[in-house]
Amino acid sequence: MKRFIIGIGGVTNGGKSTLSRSLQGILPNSCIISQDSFFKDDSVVLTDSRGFKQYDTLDALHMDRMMSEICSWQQDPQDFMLPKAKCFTSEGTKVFFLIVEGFLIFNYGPLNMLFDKRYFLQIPYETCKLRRSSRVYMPQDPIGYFDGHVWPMYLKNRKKMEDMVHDIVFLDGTQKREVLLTTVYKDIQLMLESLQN
Ligand SMILES: Nc1ncnc2c1ncn2[C@@H]1O[C@H](COP(=O)(O)OP(=O)(O)O)[C@@H](O)[C@H]1O
Ligand SMILES: O=C(O)c1ccc[n+]([C@@H]2O[C@H](COP(=O)([O-])O)[C@@H](O)[C@H]2O)c1
Repeated sequence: MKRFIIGIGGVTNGGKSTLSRSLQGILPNSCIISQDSFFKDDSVVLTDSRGFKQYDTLDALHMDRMMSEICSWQQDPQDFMLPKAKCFTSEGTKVFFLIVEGFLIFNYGPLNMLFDKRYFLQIPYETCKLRRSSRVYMPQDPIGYFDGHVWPMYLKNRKKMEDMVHDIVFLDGTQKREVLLTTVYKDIQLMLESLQN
């Protein structure tokens, strides 16, 4: 049995969930774990002096719980996926993929070290602000949140990530969805081929 963990990171609204879902549709024996599912309850997320909840930090996430879920997949990917799911084999070997997607997946060392491939979706400030404005979070973004918290934290977290991690494939999230999917899919195929040689 072979197991691969693919990281789809990137800025908020960069297209991580969209790309991950499409990838899951074409990668055999694959499933997704989303960092968004591990936000702490609003009542325990810190607030700054301007009243902005500090959501865009690792402290706002139950990373321990996320790591446990990834560990369950590592222990038994078939069971994790769907106990009765049909398993595809490649040259007699079962190959399983875990797609981990989220905005801070490469900033958390213990998680970052698990990835076989790392992709990072980036989009310009204006595109990001526009996409974010049509998305509803719980709790909703207060007025000024994007410029006061989200974007400055993105720049800060990205700098830390780039200081720590060097083998990231950066993707232009303004490209068409199909182009992004093909790029990533081909790159994963190349990785698999290089491992066979
Ligand atoms: N390649 C793309 N081009 C244009 N819009 C996109 C693209 N990928 C995603 N979107 C749109 O951008 C928004 C955020 O996408 P989503 O995948 O939820 O981002 P993320 O998971 O990174 O926050 C959604 O409205 C989605 O339909
Ligand atoms: O999902 C939640 O509980 C939640 C609550 C408040 C805010 N968020 C926002 O979720 C963003 C990260 O998710 P995403 O999908 O936009 O990359 C981050 O920018 C947070 O500000 C998310």
